[in-house]
Amino acid sequence: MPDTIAFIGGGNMATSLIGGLLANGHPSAGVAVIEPDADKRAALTERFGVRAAAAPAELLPQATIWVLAVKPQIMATVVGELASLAGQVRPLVISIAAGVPLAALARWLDADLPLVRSMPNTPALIGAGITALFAGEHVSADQCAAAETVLAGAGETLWVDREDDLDAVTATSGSGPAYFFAFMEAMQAAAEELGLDREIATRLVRQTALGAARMAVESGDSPTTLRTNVTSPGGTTERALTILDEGGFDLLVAEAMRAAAGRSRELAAQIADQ
Ligand SMILES: NC(=O)C1=CN([C@@H]2O[C@H](COP(=O)(O)OP(=O)(O)OC[C@H]3O[C@@H](n4cnc5c(N)ncnc54)[C@H](OP(=O)(O)O)[C@@H]3O)[C@@H](O)[C@H]2O)C=CC1
Ligand SMILES: O=C(O)[C@@H]1CCC=N1
Repeated sequence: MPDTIAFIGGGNMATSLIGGLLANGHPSAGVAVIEPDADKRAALTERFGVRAAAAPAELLPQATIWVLAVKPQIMATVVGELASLAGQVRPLVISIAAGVPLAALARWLDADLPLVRSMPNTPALIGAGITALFAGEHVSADQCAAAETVLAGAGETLWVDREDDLDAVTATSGSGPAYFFAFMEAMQAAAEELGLDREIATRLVRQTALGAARMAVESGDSPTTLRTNVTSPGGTTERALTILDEGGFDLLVAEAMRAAAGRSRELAAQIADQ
């Protein structure tokens, strides 16, 4: 009998994770969602056939795994309201929230509950995500395996030994898809400016992103080698990369990622006062 997994928060990320879970064979009857928005509940039920309710008491008592998928800023309030139910049910609790430390969850819930902090990303929806996990001290080996199973449908999983690493993970893979999409948006706009039709520009950029990503994953070559292979001496790519270099591309990427990791730490600091 598979675990019943309840998502608290039925937004973008929960939708992606549920999609991955079901695609991996978890039965829809074994997934529940607590979500205040009626339209979102209806959409989740229609799309995935999962049960959804506004009131936690309707679905959480039957769930052995709770996935906390609300915004970090409201986590204290949401979790505080679940504390007494969590004390009775004693689920494995998995948080996917950016910048919410396990110590805060333990304070709001019950210090002895098994708590796992994780950082997935949106490609989870198509099973192409990656999730980093960190286990709190009351998590058994079986519970680690269960947490991994919940997130395995979303793609690859890995464990980090230090909770602090999750700030860097968030800046890398959690937020990372948005960096690639932003690059694609910029390339599409530039291709149109160069005179291409929107449809042609979109197709060229999309397939180029897919092809480059697949080569990076499948060829066994490093991004540096792959980049060098495209760059003929004195050619077009070299001219383009010079512009990126002169514009401080590497420094800008590093600064952006530092800012994301800093925001993750800042959220944790704000939470420390709650
Ligand atoms: N988006 C991403 O790429 C990633 C997000 N995360 C983390 O995932 C978490 C969720 O993010 P995301 O899915 O993007 O955010 P969303 O806003 O899309 O989802 C959060 C959902 O929680 C609902 N909600 C609000 N109050 C409650 C409540 N009391 N009980 C249950 N549900 C409630 C919201 O409803 P309503 O809108 O009606 O308020 C909303 O549907 C965040 O903590 C984020 O840090 C982690 C990795 C990647
Ligand atoms: O932007 C955010 O805060 C969340 C966490 C990682 C991706 N999205």
